[in-house]
Parts: sequence; C-alpha cells; structure tokens
Amino acid sequence: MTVSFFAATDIKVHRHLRSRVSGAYSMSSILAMEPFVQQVADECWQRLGGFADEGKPVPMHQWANYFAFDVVGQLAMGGKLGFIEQGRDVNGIIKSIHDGFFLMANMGNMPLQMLWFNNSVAQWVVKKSGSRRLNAFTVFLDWLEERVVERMENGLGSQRRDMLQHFIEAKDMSGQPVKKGDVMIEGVNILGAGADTTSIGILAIFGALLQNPVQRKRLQEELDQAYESLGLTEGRDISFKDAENLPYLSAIVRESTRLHPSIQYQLPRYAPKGGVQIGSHHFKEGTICGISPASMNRSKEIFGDDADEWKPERWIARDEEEEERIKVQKTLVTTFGMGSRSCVGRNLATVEMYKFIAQFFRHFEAELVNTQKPWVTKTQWFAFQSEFWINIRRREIKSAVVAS
Ligand code: HEM
Repeated sequence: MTVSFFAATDIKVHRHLRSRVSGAYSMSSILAMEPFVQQVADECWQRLGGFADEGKPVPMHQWANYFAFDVVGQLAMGGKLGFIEQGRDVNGIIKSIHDGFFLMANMGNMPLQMLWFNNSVAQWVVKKSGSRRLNAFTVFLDWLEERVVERMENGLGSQRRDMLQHFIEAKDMSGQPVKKGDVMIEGVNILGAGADTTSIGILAIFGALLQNPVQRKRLQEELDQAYESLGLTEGRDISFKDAENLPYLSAIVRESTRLHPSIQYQLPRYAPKGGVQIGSHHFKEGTICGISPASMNRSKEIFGDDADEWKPERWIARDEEEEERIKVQKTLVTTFGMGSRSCVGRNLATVEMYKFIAQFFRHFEAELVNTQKPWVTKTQWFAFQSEFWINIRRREIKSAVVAS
C-alpha cells in the first residue's frame, strides 16, 4: 500500500496527496452525501428507541462509536460495517484500531523504541500471541479490498456519488489513475482518523449536556421550535443546514469540543529552515515542537479567567464588542488543528455532531446512570471516554422517526 497523506512528512508529497482527495471532504460534497449519514442516524434512533422501551441503560460510549464507524463505512468504503445493525464491534475491528492507538501513543517516546517491534523475532512473537487482534484488522482489510475491487470494476451504477468514488477517481503524481492500494489507504485513513474522533466529540457534548439540565432544556426548546417552524413532522428529521443555524446548539457544540478536544496529545511539527521564534522562545531548525489542543483551548490568555468552565453563552454575542471577541476566539480554538495539516474531515465531523445531538435530544430525554463518576476518560493520543452509561426515554412529542 502507498503512503497516506496523514503519514507523509514531505511537504510536497503531503500537499499532492491531500489535494487530490480534498474535493471528497468539501462541505458541498459532504452535504450531497447527507442522506447516507441520515440513514445511519435513523437506524441508530430505532435501536436506541428499543433501549428506551425496555428501560435498559445505554452504553453511550459504544453507540456513539458505532454511529461514527458506520458513517465512515457508508461514505468512504461503499457500505457500513454493520456496527449499529448488530449492536456490537463487528469482528473486533474497533478493538483492533484502539489497540493500534495504544501502541502509537506509547511507542516512539524513547530513542530506538520501535526496534522492539520492527524486528523479525518480535514480529513472529506478535503474530503467534496476538493473532486474534491482528486478524481483526486483516478481516477488515479483506472486506475493504473486496468493496474497492468491486467498485473499481463495476463503477458507481445508479448509486449516489460517495467518498469512495472520489478516491477512485483521483490521480497519482504523474497524472495516472490511482491504484487499488491508494484507494484502500484513504479508507484506512478515515477509519483511523475520522470515527473515534467524531464519537469522542459527540460524547463530549453529551457529557456537558447531561451535567447541565438547565442548558439541556434550553437546547430542547430551541430544537422543538425549529422542528415546528420547519414543519418537520412524521418521519422527517432536521438537516445539517437547518441545525447549523441554531445559535444555542452551535454554541454548545463549539464549547463542549473546546473543553474536550478529541485529540489531546501534541500536534508535532519540525521547526522550519532557520528556526522559528514563538513568543519569547526560539526553536532551532529541525526541533520537534507542538502544542496540545487541550492546553491551547483552555488558555486563560485567550479565553479569559473562566476558560476552564463550560459556558456555551460565551459564543453568543450580545453586542458588537462581543462579536469581535468571538470572531477572534473562534480562530484560536485548536480542536481541529491549524494550518496545512489541520483536520481534513472537519466538515464531515461537524455534520455528524450537529445531526446526532440535535436529533437525539429532539427524540429522547437522557440521564447519567452514575452522576458521581459519569464516565472514564483515557487518553492515548485520542481522549477516549468509556463507561458512559445513560438511561433514556422517548420524549412526549410527535415524532415518527423513532420507530415504536
Ligand atoms: C470531532 C472530530 C474530529 C476532530 C476533533 C479531529 C481533529 C483532528 C486534528 C487535531 C488533526 C491534526 C491536525 C494537525 O496536526 O494540525 C486532524 C487531522 C486529520 N483528520 Fe481529523 N478530526 C476529526 C474528525 C475527522 C474526520 C471525520 C475525518 C475523516 C473523515 C478526519 C480525518 C483527518 C485526517 C485525514 C487528518 C490528517 C490531515 C493531514 O495530515 O493533512 N478527521 N484531525
């Protein structure tokens, strides 16, 4: 398989690899694919409706994860992997990805550390002892390969254009059509970079809302009004474009993902030729330097003395002066990184988070199962939440989307 732009360190190679697929990630392209996202959401509300009817607690850390994994499967791999349908980690694929992040987060911190793994004896031992988890990813790669080959041979047919099709139509550096491996690496990229990050964002918003009932109620009022004024009845749910226009929802998404950015380890860069001056520090050429989005997002210098507090209202301007402050602060939230390596999947993640939060809180009431220890966060590059259990019930409003 060829190198992915995620891993490319050469600036020119990165620029080429990123630009040839960036059309697939543009907002217009994502919005054209919104019906795929909605299909996954509808299936999710149906399954969660079942939990509500049976009065069973929901492991939200798993269901948010299943949603995000099925969306990227649906958009970038020509079909969902079936996590929501089966209500489980199909073939242990998610677990194998999380294991990969554990490895990435813990290796490479000491000189020559990767030699522990990158030698034939270690590879043999890992193959023998870790076969079940390694197999999970092999099973996924085989599944992906089958889909890519099928699409490359048979084309799109009458189906709506998806990200997979964009990847297949990309060209290599010499202008030739890309090969199977190039297409597959884009799918793997998205699975690694775009699923957990999004579900972590969804859970960050859930966590804040479930701990703040007054604000949750205000959000639900905003949603109910929007559904009513948009005439969204029987089986119709809010679109991203309409959800994005809701000021309180927008403030909640921005504020929650500011305080709990999905990626919390540093975003490393090499200091450029001649070095770089950042504030009072000079970094020599080639120095690896970076900042964690978590620390940048909580900077009191940028966001004020209450930077550590969850206050969605900080994003709603009451006068022109506040409008100016917000304009500047918006550019300094680092949840999606900055510059030429910033998150290419931001549009998709934003569409998913808005739709998930707006539609869930329109259809359900939710409460934390354990208010003392509502969830556990473990950071291994990504700040994963687990043990996030909630009780849900259907809201008493006209809503035909949630199947009874
Ligand atoms: C809430 C969800 C997400 C968050 C918080 C997030 C955050 C980030 C961050 C911080 C970076 C690194 C930027 C840097 O080094 O400056 C990044 C890069 C990246 N993200 Fe996301 N991401 C999210 C969702 C997604 C999605 C949905 C996709 C794909 C569909 C995606 C694909 C990527 C890729 C491919 C890169 C590498 C970009 C490059 O090297 O040019 N991300 N993301």
